[in-house]
Parts: sequence; C-alpha cells; structure tokens
Amino acid sequence: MGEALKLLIVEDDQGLQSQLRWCFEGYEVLEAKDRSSAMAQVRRHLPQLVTLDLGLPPDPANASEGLAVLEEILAVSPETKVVVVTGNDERRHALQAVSLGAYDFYIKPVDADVLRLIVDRAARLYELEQENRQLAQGNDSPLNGVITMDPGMLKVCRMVERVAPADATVLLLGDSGTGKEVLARAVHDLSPRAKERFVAINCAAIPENLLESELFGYEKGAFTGATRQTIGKIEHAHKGTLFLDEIGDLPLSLQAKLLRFLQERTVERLGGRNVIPVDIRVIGATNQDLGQLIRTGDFREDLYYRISEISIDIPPLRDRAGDPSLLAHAFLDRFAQEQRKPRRGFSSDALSAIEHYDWPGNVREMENVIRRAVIMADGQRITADDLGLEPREDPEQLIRLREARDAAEQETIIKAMGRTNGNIAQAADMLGVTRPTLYSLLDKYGLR
Ligand SMILES: Nc1ncnc2c1ncn2[C@@H]1O[C@H](COP(=O)(O)OP(=O)(O)OP(=O)(O)O)[C@@H](O)[C@H]1O
Repeated sequence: MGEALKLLIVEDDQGLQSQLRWCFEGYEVLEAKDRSSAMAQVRRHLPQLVTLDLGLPPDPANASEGLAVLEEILAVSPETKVVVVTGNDERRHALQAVSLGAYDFYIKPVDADVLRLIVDRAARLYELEQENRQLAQGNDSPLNGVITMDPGMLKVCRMVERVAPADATVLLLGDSGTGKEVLARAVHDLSPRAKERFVAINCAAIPENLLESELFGYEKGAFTGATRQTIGKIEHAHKGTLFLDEIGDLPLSLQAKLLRFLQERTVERLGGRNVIPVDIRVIGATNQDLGQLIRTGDFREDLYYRISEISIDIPPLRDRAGDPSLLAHAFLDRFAQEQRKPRRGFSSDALSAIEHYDWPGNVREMENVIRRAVIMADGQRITADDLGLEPREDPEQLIRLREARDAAEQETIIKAMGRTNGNIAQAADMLGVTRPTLYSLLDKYGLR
C-alpha cells in the first residue's frame, strides 16, 4: 500500500463535519467550512478526493458558492475526484455539478456507509487513472532503451523507426558508448524479424583466425580441435538480425568473405562443402572513420557500400542538449533501486559538473560513473566529488534563476497582501503556505 489518499471534506455544518470525519478511516482527512478555507487546503495538499457540500456560506440555501468552489478546485487540480453533497430538493444542482466535472453526487440526508462507498469508488478510479498516466509517460520514451530529449538524437530515433521495417543494411556510426547496440536492437525489435534472433558479434574482440569460424561455423575435423560440427553466428541469426559491432576492425580477408556472403546470401562452413542459404538482415556499427580506412586501404569500398545502404550518425553525448542530466537522473533512480539505496538527488555542483564534462566514454561512461557514486556516496546528495568530476558552479545561471524566482515570489506575496488588505491569515491561505512561512517571507523581502 502506498501513502493514504487525502480526502478533503468541505462542510459548513460542524456536527455533520465531525460525523463524516469518523467514517473515512484509512484516508488522510482534511476539513474546510467555506470557500477560502477549502481552496487553501486544496492548494496546500492537492487532495485526491473531495466531498463538497454545495450549500456553503455566505448563501447556504443556494448552490452558487458550492459550484464556484467546484470549478475552482478542478481548475487547480483537474485530477481530483469531487463528490458533491446536496439537499433533497436540489437535484438539478447536483446534475449541474456533474456536468461541470464533479465525479458524482450524493443527496442528503447523509448515510455514512453509502457516502463511503461512493468515495471508495472515486478513489479506485483516481488510482487507475494515475496508473494510466504513469504508463503513458513510460511509453513516451522515443525508442525502447533510449533516453533522450536532444533534437539530434530524436531525429536518429525517428530514422531508426523509418528504416526498421525495410530489410536494408544499416550502418550505425558513433563514438564508443553512444548507444549503437541499443539502436541496433531497436531496429531489430521494430522490424518484421522481431520475433527471431538478434545475434551480436564484436569484430574487434575476437582474434582473426577465430573470428572466421565464429562467423561462418565449421564442420567436424575442419581443423585441430574442431571436434564437432558448429554453426556460425551468420547461420545462427537465420531469419533474424546479425549485428556486426566494430565492423571497421574486420580483417581484410574476412571483409572479402563477408562481401561474398552479402552478395550471395549463402555460407559455407569451414571444412564443409555444402552451400547453405541464410536469410538475415545485417546491421553494422563502428566508431572508426571508414572513409579514412578506405583511403588507407584498410577497408573495402565495395563492402562499405553493401553495408551502408542506410547510414545513421549518432551524436556524442557532449553534443546532446540536456541529455547528460536527464540520463544522470534516470541512472541514479535505476541504480538506487538496484542497490536498494535510498533515492538521493544531485547537489547543484554535481549537476553543473555533469553538464560541463566532456563524456569521452559517452553513455556507458555515465552509467559507470553514476553506478559507482550510488554505491560509494553516503551523503544526503551526490556531489561532484562523489562522481569524481571537477566541481563546477555556474554562478551566472544560478543567480539569474534565483533572481527570477525571488522576483516572482515577491510580486505574488504583494498581490495576496493587497487582496486581503494585509490580513496575514487570509493571505497565507490564499498563497497555500502557513502563517509562519508567510511571516518569514515578508521579512525576507522587507515587506512587513
Ligand atoms: N540514450 C540512451 N538511454 C539510455 N541508455 C543508453 C542510451 N544510450 C546508451 N545507453 C546505455 O549505455 C551503454 C552503452 O550503450 P551501447 O553498448 O549501445 O553503446 P555502443 O555505442 O554500442 O558502445 P561500443 O561502441 O563501445 O560498443 C549500454 O548499457 C546502453 O544500455
């Protein structure tokens, strides 16, 4: 169970107020007796649920004040479920309230059990809607596994979506750790091959002589140690997708073999005589400058054209606007949860350092830095020092923001004081703060 939902009871009849209070065990009950106290409670607590007596002072015989409160509540907190309570002869007001957005109505005299039932149902609906909102936010991510808000990176995501359904070869170009494998998987997942295998092989990590048998497989006895028939990655990916990471590191001899495969779409296992047709989509990735490798004769131009029917440039993390802190927060949450550590935030020098650091290792480096900090740091907030980054203040930006905030705060307080003719209690209610807070704000701005 999460936290108790907040229920605000707006009722001017003191007796009824305390009677209702007792029948809502399990909720955090708040009370108000008129429009201004109701709105103060709404602003301060944003209750998920409200029961609202439509007959409020100054005109309890009429529903106008109650309906005005309803509209004001829904303007401040549109998700709040409001149940209006009204007298027996005021059905039409109840209907009017529902048409204004109230969740339901209830006609007096009050039967606590029935009212509780209605409120419980409203609570269930609120929670369901909340869950849906969260799900919808989750689905907002541009591509599965990709966190970004940078326009350049979003373009990359759109491009992945567009090329995925086709069978064209895709070449992903980007520095190490920029998410090439994540994007290759996204291409596969969005393609008609999604239900088949995604087979990845890192061409730089395997010595040349092994790489050939890894890719093409071998028959029993093909070489010393080949004790049984083994199929290669290409065949293994049949009907699915083969991801050739670090394709720029593929030795020239294998480049020729790969090119032949791409032209003929068949493989022969090492030491074998059979020609085996294989249906795969190929995605390549590299952080090397293939143009340069072609010029120096280290990469075949004809292979380059085969594998780059579509080529996608992935920007480095330092060029993605806003992404460093967005990713940092996402990783902080993820690792805190994994390590069962309390959720902490970043200090402002940490965020500034994150924004200014160059991130040569890109997203992978960010992941490592945050993971380590979550394990090692023990303060309230994670600092630049915990991250092992140079602390940075961005004084100009901080001051501008603070100045803007102060100016807006001061103006709002002056307005509230003016409107209430200097009545501290009313002004505090209007602003949704406590009286002591308002006093200290008045002191801060010399308004007392
Ligand atoms: N935009 C992103 N949002 C969230 N996580 C990401 C993002 N980009 C990369 N990652 C994560 O960063 C790590 C590195 O990504 P990935 O392995 O795809 O990079 P790469 O470019 O293939 O690296 P390399 O060139 O070193 O093979 C992975 O753990 C991946 O999940």
